[in-house]
Amino acid sequence: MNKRLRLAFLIGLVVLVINTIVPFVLAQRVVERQTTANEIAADVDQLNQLLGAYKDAETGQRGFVLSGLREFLEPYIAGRGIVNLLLPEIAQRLTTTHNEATVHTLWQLDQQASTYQREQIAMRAASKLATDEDFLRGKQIMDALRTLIGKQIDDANMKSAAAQASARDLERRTRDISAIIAILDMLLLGASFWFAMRLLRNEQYAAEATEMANQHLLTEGGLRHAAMQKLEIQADKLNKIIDTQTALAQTALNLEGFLPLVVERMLQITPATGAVVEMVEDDELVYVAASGGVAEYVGLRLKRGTSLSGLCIASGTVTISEDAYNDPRVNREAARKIGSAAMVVAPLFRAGIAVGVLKIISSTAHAFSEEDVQTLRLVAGLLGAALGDRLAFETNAALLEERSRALAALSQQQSLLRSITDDIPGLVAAVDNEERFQYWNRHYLEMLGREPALGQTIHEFLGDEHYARVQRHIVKVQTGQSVEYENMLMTMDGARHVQGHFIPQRDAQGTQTGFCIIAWDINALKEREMKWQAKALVDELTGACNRFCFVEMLGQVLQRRRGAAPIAVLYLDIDHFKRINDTWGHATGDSMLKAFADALRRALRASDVLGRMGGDEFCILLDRIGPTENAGRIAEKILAEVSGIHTRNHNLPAVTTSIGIAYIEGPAPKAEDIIALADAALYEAKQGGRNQFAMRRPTTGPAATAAA
Ligand SMILES: Nc1nc2c(ncn2[C@@H]2O[C@H](COP(=O)(O)OP(=O)(O)OP(=O)(O)O)[C@@H](O)[C@H]2O)c(=O)[nH]1
Repeated sequence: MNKRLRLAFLIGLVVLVINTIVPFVLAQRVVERQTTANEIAADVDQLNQLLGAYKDAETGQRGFVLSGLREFLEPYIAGRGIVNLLLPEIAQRLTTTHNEATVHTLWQLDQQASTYQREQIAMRAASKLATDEDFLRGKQIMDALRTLIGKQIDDANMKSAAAQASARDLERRTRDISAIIAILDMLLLGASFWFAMRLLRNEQYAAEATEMANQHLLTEGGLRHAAMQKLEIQADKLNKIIDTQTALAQTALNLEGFLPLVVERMLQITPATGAVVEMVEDDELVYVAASGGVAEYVGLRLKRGTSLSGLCIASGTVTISEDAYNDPRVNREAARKIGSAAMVVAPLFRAGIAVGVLKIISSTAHAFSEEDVQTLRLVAGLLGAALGDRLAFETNAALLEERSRALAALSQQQSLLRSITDDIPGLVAAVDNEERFQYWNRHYLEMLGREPALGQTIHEFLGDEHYARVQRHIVKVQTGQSVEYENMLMTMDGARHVQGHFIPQRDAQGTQTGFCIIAWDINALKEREMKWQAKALVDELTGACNRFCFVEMLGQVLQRRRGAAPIAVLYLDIDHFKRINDTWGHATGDSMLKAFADALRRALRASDVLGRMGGDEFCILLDRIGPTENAGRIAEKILAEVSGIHTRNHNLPAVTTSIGIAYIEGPAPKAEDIIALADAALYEAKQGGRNQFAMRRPTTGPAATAAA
């Protein structure tokens, strides 16, 4: 069964149940309450009758009335325990009579009695009262009973009235509920009816929709079949286009090869009777490839402005002329000449510029469909892409050639650089900003017996000790400054002097990319220089300082001299040296000069400076000499040593010397003036007879002369 119908049935069933059972139950309850009220009213009536009878009865008849009263009261006594109420009242009344013993007995019994016994006692008391001739007492008791029972009656009456009111209320509510149920009934029935109608209508709609769907499916089926056929045709066309693309690829971008191929293929995939590729040349369009009815016109030139093709190029969109003979945009004369009654022209783009057109023509007007236009557009796109590829190919080829040239040039430059740097008799290397070797020449291997690895750092290559010696130069070059330095380098031939240059390297934008290292061996140069330096300062014959050196050293001593520390400069000359030369020969003269210098050295401290001023003249600088006596003592020592030359070397004649002393204490004159002062003192010593010394002070003139 339909789900909705089942629901409607269920709702109806619920309505029926409510409609039947609820009023029934309510009516039952109304009847029950009315019955209870009627019963209570009947009881009350009977009691009233009994009480009235008792009141009106003769003494002899009262027992009969009370017995009826007892019967009436029994269900109340049993059910509601009225004896419990009556008994104390009855006992109270009885105490006023003379039958006290009976009352006492009754009272005691009452204390211990069960409910049943109390009933019995009450009955007996009532019977006794009934036989009592004292009407007044009986009347009093009956009044009391009436009061008590009347209260019960009042309660019963109230309850009866309440029950009746409740019954009426219930009756009214039942009516109300019935009315509501009836309304609900109607509503539900209406809803069920509406629902059922709705269901029916929906089913009708469903049937109609099914019918329509079926109809639609039938139509669609037909359409789909037609569409499939159309798709098959399009697929066939696309296959041919793909074939064309493949063929284009196979022509290896040969323009002369693929343009004829395209125009031929257009005849197969469209109803065209001719196809042509026209390319722009200045203000003309040239037929570069043609097929079908226009095949013979290859090479034809037409003015761009007067043709549909020109319009197509200008607009950059596919342009269609369905009836070319009557189309004002078309060069009608030319159209008639080539038999083109309808034509579609698509632009050919190369690098975004329309450079030509692909055109299909037909000898009949309105020959081309929208699909044909689409096909033309596709092939034109293909052709444009091929033209672009051709362009890209040509560009790539040019770039490749350029790159090859650049690479060749680079390679040439590199070999040139290699040959140049390898020929340089020194170390040449390039490092990046992280001090990693990028390039080095073969002299690393030749000179050091090892070479860096690509990417190895200078630190790694040189080791800690050597790196520490060049680190400050590296720091400097990394700030962009060229650095020149001299250093000792451990080579295959031992430690050698090298002169190094660090030169910053920059890229085209001027950013530093690292630095270049050039270092060459200057060991020989250095040694020569040292030799020259030595020669320049030292007298070769005697090993003493030359004059220049002595003056320099005297100048330095004067410069660093503090306070008035005395110094002395001694000027010495071998006495009659000329005679030695003349007598013993020049060689002996030289030997004498050497022996003389040695004798002087023996008389001096290591810190004293000995200089040969020229010929047989020598100077001695005594720094921190102390008092003048010290200078005199040294002079005497010298005189003694010189006189011992012959004793030491018998090949040399005995000689003496004269000594001039310049003693400086306090402010000192210039070096040359001090020497002149000493020379002046020497003159004095010579004048004094030789083999002695004379001393002078700057300010005092001749200070002292002493003979040996
Ligand atoms: N053998 C030798 N003789 C030299 C050299 N240089 C200078 N002489 C000579 O030393 C001599 C110096 O003589 P003087 O100092 O002028 O005179 P002297 O003979 O020493 O006499 P006095 O100085 O007055 O005692 C000259 O004959 C120079 O030719 C040298 O390097 N070797």
